[in-house]
This record gives sequence, structure tokens and C-alpha cells, in this order.
Amino acid sequence: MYAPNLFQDKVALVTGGRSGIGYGIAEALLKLGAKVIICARKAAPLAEAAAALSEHGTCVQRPCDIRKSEEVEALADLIESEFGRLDILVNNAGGQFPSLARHISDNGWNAVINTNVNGTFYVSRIMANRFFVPQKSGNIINIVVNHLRGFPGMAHTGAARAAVENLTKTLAQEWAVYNIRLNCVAPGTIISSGLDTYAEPVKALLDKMKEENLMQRHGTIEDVANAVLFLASPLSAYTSGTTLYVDGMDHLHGDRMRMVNMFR
Ligand SMILES: CCCCCCC/C=C/C(=O)SCCNC(=O)CCNC(=O)[C@H](O)C(C)(C)COP(=O)(O)OP(=O)(O)OC[C@H]1O[C@@H](n2cnc3c(N)ncnc32)[C@H](O)[C@@H]1OP(=O)(O)O
Ligand SMILES: NC(=O)C1=CN([C@@H]2O[C@H](COP(=O)(O)OP(=O)(O)OC[C@H]3O[C@@H](n4cnc5c(N)ncnc54)[C@H](OP(=O)(O)O)[C@@H]3O)[C@@H](O)[C@H]2O)C=CC1
Repeated sequence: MYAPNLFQDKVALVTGGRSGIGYGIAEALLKLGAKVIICARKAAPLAEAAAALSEHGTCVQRPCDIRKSEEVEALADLIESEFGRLDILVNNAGGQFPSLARHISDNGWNAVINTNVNGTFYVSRIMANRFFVPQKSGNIINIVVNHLRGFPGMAHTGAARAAVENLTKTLAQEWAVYNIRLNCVAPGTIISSGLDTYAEPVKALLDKMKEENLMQRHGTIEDVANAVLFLASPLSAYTSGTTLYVDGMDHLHGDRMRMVNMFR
């Protein structure tokens, strides 16, 4: 539905692009003409993903833990030497684990906050300073989750993603002068590799959540990628600092306590 050359001559970085939603976003951008860089922590699957994505266009990769700002700087060096610019940043890398709040350890809490809040901030700041501010143009899309009514069963990620959403509103205003737009995409339950990381009792909730969804289905990776394409494109030129829910209305409807009740 988008023009085939929509992202011709554009360079995009997708964090966590080795798997699931990030891989789907990278693929969608490549198919519309962008040159894409993907990063993630695990070197071998990252290299495999980049090789597969290269079928659709220019895709380069570099292992990077977004929680380590020196690794993010090294990633920026690679982008500089390979492409000399960056147009689109998709902060997709992130995650958490299901747990009742009172059982989350200091380390568990910090791991989730570090990944989702600090990592997203480091990548955004570094790419803005290295590329977007000097270029006087840039576009950042932050993948969060549907946390509008809180996130019982994943308190750490609810807090972290709310922080990212607020950071998005702040940076959208601070950086508007540099012609940088920032928006969030908030997916609901999306069938992707991410859900494989959950143990069976949590996965068993999936059917119930599907029945409860007003569209009677879970989301697809394409549903999320299509929203990212819109926000990354000039079709959304007057939209910044906002959040687009891709969740079949789960932010409005449904039992947010389902996961907690399962743990009890
Ligand atoms: C089926 C219904 C669910 C619908 C929900 C839909 C909404 C959201 C869906 C998604 O987001 S799917 C994507 C999920 N993908 C991921 O989450 C992958 C990335 N995740 C991670 O890498 C980890 O979860 C992480 C914690 C964010 C970071 O990992 P890191 O490698 O830094 O952690 P560790 O060093 O292994 O551990 C640090 C600390 O955290 C504790 N911990 C980690 N995992 C768990 C767990 N599954 N359960 C309990 N605790 C966990 C770990 O024990 C460490 O703490 P201490 O033991 O040292 O106290
Ligand atoms: N699937 C779903 O239902 C939903 C997913 N989301 C969010 O969408 C995003 C993608 O999820 P999904 O594709 O399903 O899950 P995946 O677990 O497949 O993707 C997470 C990706 O992030 C990378 N990553 C994690 N931590 C880091 C880090 N510290 N530095 C660099 N890369 C990292 C992982 O690679 P590696 O391990 O090699 O580092 C992996 O490629 C996540 O932020 C997730 O929370 C939001 C709502 C719903």
C-alpha cells in the first residue's frame, strides 16, 4: 500500500532487529528502499538475520548491548563509516519477564529499567548528536507496550514503558527545532518470537486474551511494522510526541489482572 520507493536513499537503524518484531520492521523498511542497520546482543543469530535480510537490500549488522553507551557509540561509528548518515531510528530492543511485583529482585527490576529506559535513551541521544541534530532531520520511533491502564504482572515494564512514553513527549518538543520527530508504537499481544520467552502457564493465557479482544485476534508483526512505516514516513509529517496503539483496542478493553490472578 506504500509507494515502493518510499524510503529510497534513507538509512534506518532497528535495535533488536535480529528477531520478531524488529526483524519484521527491518524487512518492511528494506522492501521500501531503505538501507538498514540492525543490532542486538547475540552475535550469531544477528549475523544470520542480517544475511537473510540482505535478500531485500543493503543490511548491515553489529552486536551491541543498548545498555552500554560505549557500544552504542561504536555502532554510530559503523553507521558513519558505512552510510555517512542516519534518517530513521526504531528503538525496538526491549523486554521483561512476568512476575508479581513483590517477587521482582533489585537485579530483575534494574535489568528491565536499564534495557527499556536507559538503553532507549542512550541510543536516542547518541544518534541524535551524531546524525539527526547536525543533519537537521531525523525520525525516532519507540516500540513500547500497551501500558495505558498499568501492567499488573509486569510492573517493571509498565514503569519503564511509561518513562519511555514521557521521554518521547519531552524529546519531541526539545528536538522539534532540529526537525526531529519522535513517536511511540504500543503493541498489544503480537504473535512473535518474544512470546516464546514466556513459560507455559503464561502462554496459556493467550487463547483467553484472543477471545477477549474486540477484534477476536492477536496482532501480527506486519500490523506493528505497518504502523512504524507510517510514522517513519512523510505521511505522518505533522505527528510527533504521540503514541499509536496497535492492539485491537486492548488498551480500552479487557482484564488487565488476568496474569496476576494466574500467579495467585
Ligand atoms: C502471554 C501473555 C503475555 C502478553 C504480554 C504481551 C506484552 C509484551 C510482550 C513482549 O514484550 S514479548 C518480548 C519479550 N522479549 C523479551 O523480553 C526478550 C528480552 N528480555 C530479556 O532480555 C530479559 O527479560 C531482561 C530481564 C529484560 C534482560 O535480561 P538480562 O540478560 O539482563 O537479565 P539476566 O542477567 O538474565 O537477569 C537479570 C535479573 O533479572 C532476573 N530475571 C531475568 N529473567 C527472569 C525471569 N524470567 N523470571 C524472573 N526473574 C528473571 C534474573 O533472575 C536477574 O535477577 P537476580 O536473579 O540476579 O536477582
Ligand atoms: N510480542 C509482543 O506481544 C510484544 C512485544 N513488545 C515489544 O516489542 C519489542 C520486540 O519484541 P519481540 O520481537 O516480540 O521480542 P524478541 O524477544 O524477539 O525481541 C527482542 C529483541 O531485542 C533484542 N535485545 C534485547 N535486549 C537488548 C539489549 N540490551 N541490547 C540490544 N538488543 C537487545 C533481542 O536480541 P538479543 O537477545 O540478541 O539482544 C531481540 O532481538 C520489545 O521491546 C517488546 O517488549 C511490545 C508489546 C507486545
